[in-house]
Amino acid sequence: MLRLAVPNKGALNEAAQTILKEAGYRSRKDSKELVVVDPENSCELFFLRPKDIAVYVGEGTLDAGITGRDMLHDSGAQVEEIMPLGFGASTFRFAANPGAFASVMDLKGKRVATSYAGLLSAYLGEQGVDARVIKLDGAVETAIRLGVADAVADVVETGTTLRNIGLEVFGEPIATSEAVLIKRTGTGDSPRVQQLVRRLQGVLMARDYVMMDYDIRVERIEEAIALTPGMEGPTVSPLHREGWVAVRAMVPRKGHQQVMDQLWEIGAKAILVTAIFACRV
Ligand SMILES: Nc1ncnc2c1ncn2[C@@H]1O[C@H](COP(=O)(O)OP(=O)(O)OP(=O)(O)O)[C@@H](O)[C@H]1O
Ligand SMILES: O=P(O)(O)OC[C@H]1O[C@H](OP(=O)(O)OP(=O)(O)O)[C@H](O)[C@@H]1O
Ligand SMILES: [Mg+2]
Repeated sequence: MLRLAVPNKGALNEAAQTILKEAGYRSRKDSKELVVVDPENSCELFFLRPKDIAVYVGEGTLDAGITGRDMLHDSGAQVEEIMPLGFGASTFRFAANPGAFASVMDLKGKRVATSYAGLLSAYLGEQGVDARVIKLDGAVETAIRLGVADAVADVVETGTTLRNIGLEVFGEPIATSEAVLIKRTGTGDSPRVQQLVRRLQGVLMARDYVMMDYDIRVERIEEAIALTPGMEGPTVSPLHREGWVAVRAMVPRKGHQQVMDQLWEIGAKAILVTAIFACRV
């Protein structure tokens, strides 16, 4: 049985549920469902608070979990990353009133509010900056206006929250994050975890690639293959029309229109692009 932790709400919840659904796992019927049993996949999905997921996985209670890389580092739990999942990107940054500070070094002796005390303390320690960390649960940006902190360290995605309250980022980003699949440090992957990883890799691949089919004259085949090398090499099949072959290859979704232009220029015809629904690589 695979026991997997999934964020029950917040920024990672929806995308985590979508990727698992595309990987063939059962979805929950409503947001109040805390545990979903999925007998077809010998799996139990536990919907937990995003910040608690690393703790559960680190204790060995659950085999794997989806959380943010920043949360993994903040938790201090005995967990490691299995693979990035390509969503939930953010940076973790300092912010304060415009012009108040220029770099982390200016924070010596100051109060910094955050809901990621572990991550912040570790960074301040690395930088040799002795500042007071004020641990809050959320909406930390308001702490400056309310006089509880001189600066904040928080997740920034679009920057809208900071702009709305009149704060500006300063200094280097403390960390960059995205959603990741995690497991307890040092544990081998069980067959069920390996299967989950293969399925998730397949979903990411299906999102990133398209299938391209086209016909080309035999004498241009090497040029065509250079443009569409595929995974292990493209499939090349004979066409009924003499001197022509059909080619089929996976091509990165990004830039596929440029590849079509280049194929057209070397005489390819009937260039078709189709989405990949699922794949195993
Ligand atoms: N716009 C965003 N706002 C907040 N977190 C984001 C955003 N984009 C990505 N993330 C990532 O999502 C995770 C935070 O999720 P979430 O906000 O649900 O957690 P939380 O703040 O601890 O929970 P809650 O807000 O319910 O207390 C982090 O890994 C963070 O990097
Ligand atoms: O740069 P932005 O796109 O504005 O996103 C970043 C904001 O979103 C998060 O808050 P969240 O909604 O999780 O609320 P919280 O502070 O209560 O956790 C984060 O803590 C920032 O406040
Ligand atoms: Mg939050």
